[in-house]
Amino acid sequence: MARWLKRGETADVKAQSDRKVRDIVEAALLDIEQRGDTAIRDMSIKFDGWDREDYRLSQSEIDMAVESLSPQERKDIEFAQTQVRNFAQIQRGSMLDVEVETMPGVVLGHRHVPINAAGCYVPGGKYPLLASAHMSVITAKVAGVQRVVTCAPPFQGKPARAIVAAQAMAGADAIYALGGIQAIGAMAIGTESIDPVDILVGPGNAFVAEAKRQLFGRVGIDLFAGPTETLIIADEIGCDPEMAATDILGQVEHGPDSPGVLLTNSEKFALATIAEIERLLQILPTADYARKAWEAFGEVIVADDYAEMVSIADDIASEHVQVMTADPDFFLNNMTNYGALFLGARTNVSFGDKVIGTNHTLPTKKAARYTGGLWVGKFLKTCTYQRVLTDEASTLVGEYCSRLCALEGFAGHGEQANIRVRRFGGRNVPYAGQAEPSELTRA
Ligand SMILES: NC(=O)c1ccc[n+]([C@@H]2O[C@H](COP(=O)([O-])OP(=O)(O)OC[C@H]3O[C@@H](n4cnc5c(N)ncnc54)[C@H](O)[C@@H]3O)[C@@H](O)[C@H]2O)c1
Ligand SMILES: [Zn+2]
Repeated sequence: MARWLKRGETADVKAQSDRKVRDIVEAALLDIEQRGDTAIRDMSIKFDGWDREDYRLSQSEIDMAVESLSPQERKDIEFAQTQVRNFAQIQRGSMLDVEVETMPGVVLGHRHVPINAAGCYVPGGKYPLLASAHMSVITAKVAGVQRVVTCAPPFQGKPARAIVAAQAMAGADAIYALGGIQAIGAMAIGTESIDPVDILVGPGNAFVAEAKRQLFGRVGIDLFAGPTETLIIADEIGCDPEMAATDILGQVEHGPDSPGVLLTNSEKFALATIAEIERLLQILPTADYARKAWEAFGEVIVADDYAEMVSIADDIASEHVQVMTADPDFFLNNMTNYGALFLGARTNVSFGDKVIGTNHTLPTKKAARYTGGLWVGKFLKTCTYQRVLTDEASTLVGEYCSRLCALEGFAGHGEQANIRVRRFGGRNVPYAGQAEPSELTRA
C-alpha cells in the first residue's frame, strides 16, 4: 500500500478558490458583453495597470520587437519554432481524409476542415512565456487557420518584446497586448475593435483557464490548460534525488498554485529528494513561487511497485509526467491518463516547454482523463459527407430508413426516405405511414 510522506492542500480548499475565480470571471465576461472595449480597457487598467487607446500593436511596434532580438535570440526562437512546426506538420500528415464505398453505391467520407479564426492566448503575467506563441500560433497556421489573433499581457508595464517577436515570427495576423479575462473575453465575444474568433486556445493562469471554460459553447476551446502540474515518477536506477528535485522545482516555479509530485518505490529516494528540494530552494532565484507551490501542493508518495505507481499516476492524471525509472516503457505502455510523457532522464519537461517540438499546452486539473494536449488536430473539424451513387443503393437504404423512422414515430423523416424509394426504386410506397398509397405520393 502506498504511503504519502507529504500531502498537498485538500479538495475543500481547492474548491473554495475555484469558486472565487469562477465568480470573478463570470462578472467580468458579463461586463465585456455589455460594455465592449470600455470594459476591456477598465479591466486592463485594473488588473494590469495597462492603459492604451488601442490594444492592437501597430506594425512598427511589432517590427521593433523583432529587430530588438540579438542574432542569438533570433536563432534560438527560430530553432524552437522550426521544431514545433516540423512536428505539427508530421502530425497533420498523419490525419488522412477518407472516402470509401461502404456498400455498393454508398460513398462516405470525411475531411479535416480548418477552423476559420483562432484566438491564441500567450501567458505573460509572471514570466513572458514566449514559447506559448510557437505552440498556439504555429500549430494553428499548420492546420490552415486563416485568421490567427493573439493576445499576451503586458510584462513589467509594456508588451514583452520576446513574446511579440515570437508571435510575429510564428505568423500571427493580429497581435494585441491584452492579458487575462479581458483578452479571452475580447477574442471570444468580440468588441468594437476585435472581431470574434471561433476557437480559443493556449494556456494561462486560473482566470484564463476559467474564462475559456465559461466561454466554451459560444466558441470552441482547445482544452482546460490551467496552472502547470508536474509528476515525477522515479526510482533509484532511473535517476538521482538531485535530478528529481530539480525537475520538481523546475515546474513549481510557474506559480504558487502549481503542484509538483514525486512518486517513487523507494522511501530512501523520497527522503533524499525532499532534502534536495529544501537545499535547492535556498539557491533557486524563483524560489518565491516555487516554495509556496511546494509547501501548499507538493506531494511525495512511496508506492510498492510499478503497477501501483501506474494506478496512482493515472488517478492523479497530471499534465506533465516525467518517468525516470529503470523501465520507462512500462509506464508508456500502461499509463492512460497524462498530458504528456517525458521518458528517461535525458529529457525533461523544460525541453517540451521550450524547444523540443511537442506542444506544451496540456490538460490540467485531471482533464488528461479525456483529452491530450493542444495539437494541429484541435484546429481541424473532422466533417463527414456522403453520396449515394445508384438507384439500387438509394432504394435499399431508403427502405431500412423508412422502417427505422416508423419505429421512432418520425413521419417527416420517414417520408424523406419514402420519396426516394418511390423515385429511384419505382415502388408504390404509401405516404408517411398511411395504409394505402395515396394520390399525394405521385409514385
Ligand atoms: N497547462 C499548460 O499547458 C500551461 C503551459 C504553460 C503555462 N501554464 C500556466 O500559465 C500560467 C501563466 O500565469 P500568469 O499569471 O503568469 O500569466 P497569465 O497571462 O495567464 O495571466 C495574467 C493575467 O491574469 C490576470 N489576473 C491576475 N490576477 C487577477 C485577478 N485577481 N483577477 C482577475 N484577473 C487577474 C491579469 O489580467 C493578467 O493579465 C501559469 O499558471 C502556468 O503554470 C500552463
Ligand atoms: Zn513549465
